[in-house]
Amino acid sequence: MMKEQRRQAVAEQDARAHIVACKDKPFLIERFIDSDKGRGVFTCKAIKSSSFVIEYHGELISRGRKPEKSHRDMLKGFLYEFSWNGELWCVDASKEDLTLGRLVNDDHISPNCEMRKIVCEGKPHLCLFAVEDIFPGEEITYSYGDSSYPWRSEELCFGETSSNTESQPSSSTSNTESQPSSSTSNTESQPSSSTPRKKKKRMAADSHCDRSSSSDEEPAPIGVRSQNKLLDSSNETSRALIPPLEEKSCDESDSGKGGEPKHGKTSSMENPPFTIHNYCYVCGKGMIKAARHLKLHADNEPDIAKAFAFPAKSSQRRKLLDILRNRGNSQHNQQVLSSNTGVLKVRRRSRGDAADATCYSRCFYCKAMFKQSQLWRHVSSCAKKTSESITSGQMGALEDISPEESEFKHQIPSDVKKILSTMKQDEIPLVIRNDLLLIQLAKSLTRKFRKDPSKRDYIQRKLREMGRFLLELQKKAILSFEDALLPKNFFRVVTCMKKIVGFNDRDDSYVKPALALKLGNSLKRMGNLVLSQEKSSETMKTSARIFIEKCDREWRVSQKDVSSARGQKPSRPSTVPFTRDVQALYKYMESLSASATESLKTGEDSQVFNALSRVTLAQASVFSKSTLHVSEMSLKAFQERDGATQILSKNFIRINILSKGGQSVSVLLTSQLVGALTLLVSKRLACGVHENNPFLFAKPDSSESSHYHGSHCIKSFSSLCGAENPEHLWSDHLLKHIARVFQILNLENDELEHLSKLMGYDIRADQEYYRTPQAAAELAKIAKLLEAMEKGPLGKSKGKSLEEVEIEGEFMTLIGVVKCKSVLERFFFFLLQTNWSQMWSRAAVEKALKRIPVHLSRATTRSRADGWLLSRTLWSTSRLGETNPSSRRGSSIHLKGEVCSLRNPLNRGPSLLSSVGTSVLLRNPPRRTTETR
Ligand SMILES: C[S@@+](CC[C@H](N)C(=O)[O-])C[C@H]1O[C@@H](n2cnc3c(N)ncnc32)[C@H](O)[C@@H]1O
Repeated sequence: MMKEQRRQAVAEQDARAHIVACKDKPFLIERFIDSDKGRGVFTCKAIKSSSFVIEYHGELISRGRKPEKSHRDMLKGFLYEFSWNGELWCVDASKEDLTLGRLVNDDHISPNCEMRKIVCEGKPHLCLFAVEDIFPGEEITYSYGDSSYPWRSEELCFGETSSNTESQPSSSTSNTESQPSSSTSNTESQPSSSTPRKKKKRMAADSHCDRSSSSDEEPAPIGVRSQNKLLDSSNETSRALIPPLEEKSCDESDSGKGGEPKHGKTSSMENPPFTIHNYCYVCGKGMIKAARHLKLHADNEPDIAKAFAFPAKSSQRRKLLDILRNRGNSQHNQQVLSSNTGVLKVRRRSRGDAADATCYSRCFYCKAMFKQSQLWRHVSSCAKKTSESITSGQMGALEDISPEESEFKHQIPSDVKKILSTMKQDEIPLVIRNDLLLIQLAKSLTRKFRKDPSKRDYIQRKLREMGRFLLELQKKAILSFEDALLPKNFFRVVTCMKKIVGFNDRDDSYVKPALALKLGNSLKRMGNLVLSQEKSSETMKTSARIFIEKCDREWRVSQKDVSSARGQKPSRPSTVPFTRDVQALYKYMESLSASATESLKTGEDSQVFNALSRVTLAQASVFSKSTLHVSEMSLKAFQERDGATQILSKNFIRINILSKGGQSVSVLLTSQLVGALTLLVSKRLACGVHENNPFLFAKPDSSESSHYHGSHCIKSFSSLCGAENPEHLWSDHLLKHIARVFQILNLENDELEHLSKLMGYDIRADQEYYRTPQAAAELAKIAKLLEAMEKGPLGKSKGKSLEEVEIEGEFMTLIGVVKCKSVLERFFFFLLQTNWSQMWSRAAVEKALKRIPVHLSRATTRSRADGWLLSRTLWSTSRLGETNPSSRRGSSIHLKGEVCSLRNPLNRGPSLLSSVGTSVLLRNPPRRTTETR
């Protein structure tokens, strides 16, 4: 009971955090389902029962005491009416505001969420909370209420005509749920007990696939080779079905043949006939009306009974029956393939399609046969694919696929399985484990790095890269890497590679040049694997040989491009975050940490453990030189910290850890972080962390080598905290920001030294970087001057000294060309002296220096690039301390506050050192003086 209340409190806290941030959870996605239902919201991650899921965000309208239209009218227009404080209110979500809550669809039979009202900052907000565990891939749904919405009685039948004999749905669906308005008003913070909950597996975006099977399809069995059989070169039967390499392409055969085939069975694989039969997986019979036939087996077959337990014509029944029908057809097709007689059942046959078996392949998810040119479209939205990703959940898809559905299951060695199961469970691991060559590549990599467990990440990355590549290839009807090695496919493979690496035909440039090389190398490696295996067929070996030669000849051209593209790759602009964004992140993490700590103290819950572990890691990472080192910090290093720790101030503790390269790396922790970590350590086993896991930030319910990554945690909290530019809060940007804050602090020599010790940096080498307020102030002025030169009159301030220049106003005043020249000189000199120059090439700065004697205006107009660099630097500088985002919209440089904050840095107390730390830096932005307002 207590536990449930705590869960609810955490969920409500989570809801409030999201309401304030006005952000949806990053793992929720919008997906088009079909033309009836439109879009829906799906989750890519598991959601625990009673967790906050999403806000139904929109405009809050008070209706006073006057009831409005019927609910039906209300919801049609995205309006949700509810009562609060004795008055009627309405959330109008009709405006497309890019939030997802407004797209959640109705499910009155077994919704996985319910709507509750959360009061935040004195206003009611409508939030959906999970009423059951929701699995990755499931659609988020809730019941819209009792009205008889048209879609609830809509006739949706599974591959059947309207004359089928299934029982009709009663028009008055027995719905025990309360109306949204009453449910929200009555059940504030209480899950509705009246919600009927049936445990079921829903399939993401599946109706697209279902519909296709009942409408566009003209079902027909046809002699065809199986995609997966094609991959299994050791299978003699299937090899007999593989067309030779020189065989005509699908398109050619399409145009060559096209007559209407006959019904019936054939022993020939050529020119097979059509049929409209589906096959029963229980008795193997072919029949026209699958549902009617399957019902005969309902008493003995639990799966069929389960399907018929849903109301007639409901989408749930339709989906389950479709899966069962596919099961029968797939069984039938396997028989045809192994006996080399009979006809295969294919889907999506349209009139005029050629009856050439070689043009059909099998979807490795649902096993239905499709014309190759249409298969990729089907694969991208296959219901079975998404349901498999759903069922895969935490344990990995492999565990959930029945042996007959994963043809290569028996061939996947345990170490590869382990790697696949700890991978992010999206469609990529599924694609990998269904590709023979990719599994062989995984095998060879795991064998190669058997003795080095640290290479696991590398292997996972490599496999994901190739999995993603395969998904792209499948869109071009290349369904496996064995297909990719066929010489006739080389051009298409290169086209897909170019797409993935962002190749630009116009200037032959790559966005990801290194990836192009890696993909080419992995493909060659696969080719070599085919060559080295005795069981590979001669045809395959020939293909692999030709492919490797082609790769050496033609991928090398790409390699040349890659090398030249490397030099051209534009350097990423350096942008520091707004102080208020940093504050938002800090505050968000602080409040999350406090509530998670409270919850974890009173119980053991892996979800709460997960939250506290991630937030603690993110907090420790933001102030550390290397997030990677913090992420990989060992439990031992933390537990034995007393020996290696120096309490440098009453607030901070430094732990020295050894990096992989053997260097000593410092991790700075506040006492609050140490408290959170001590709690995490005491609860780790109870919350499901593997007992042999050596990492301090270990993941619960995962393998012994898993741990969280600081940079990922920072990224995710940045997007949740409501920051205006979350991407600027990612760790590398944050480090730059901290460096600039030190710059503002204008540290003295001994302070710098202390700081350097504290953080493990060698600050002496970069003193200027940490202590250049004066120079930065001059930079700011110069930028304004340059802007004034480009945009407006400079004459106003002629004769004034640099000190007299006012930085406020439309344009800056000028101090005279001669003076300005010397200032510019100093500026460029400064660039060369300090780390600022690292943002640009030294050559560019030297080139600019040479131009100084030239008249200033000429200098800027002649060198646009240098002018750009200049303003970029100053733009970065000037953003520091800025609290009003609107002020930067009009101009590229916001100067006044900046310069003033540089001139009047933080009030430095007697003990600067104790105030140098995350809390001070992030909580207190540089204070504005009256001068700046
Ligand atoms: C709040 S919107 C939900 C988002 C909507 N699907 C879209 O694409 O914009 C409500 C509308 O979605 C559709 N809808 C919601 N649930 C549905 C369901 N179970 N079946 C069919 N359509 C549904 C109805 O058209 C309804 O008017």
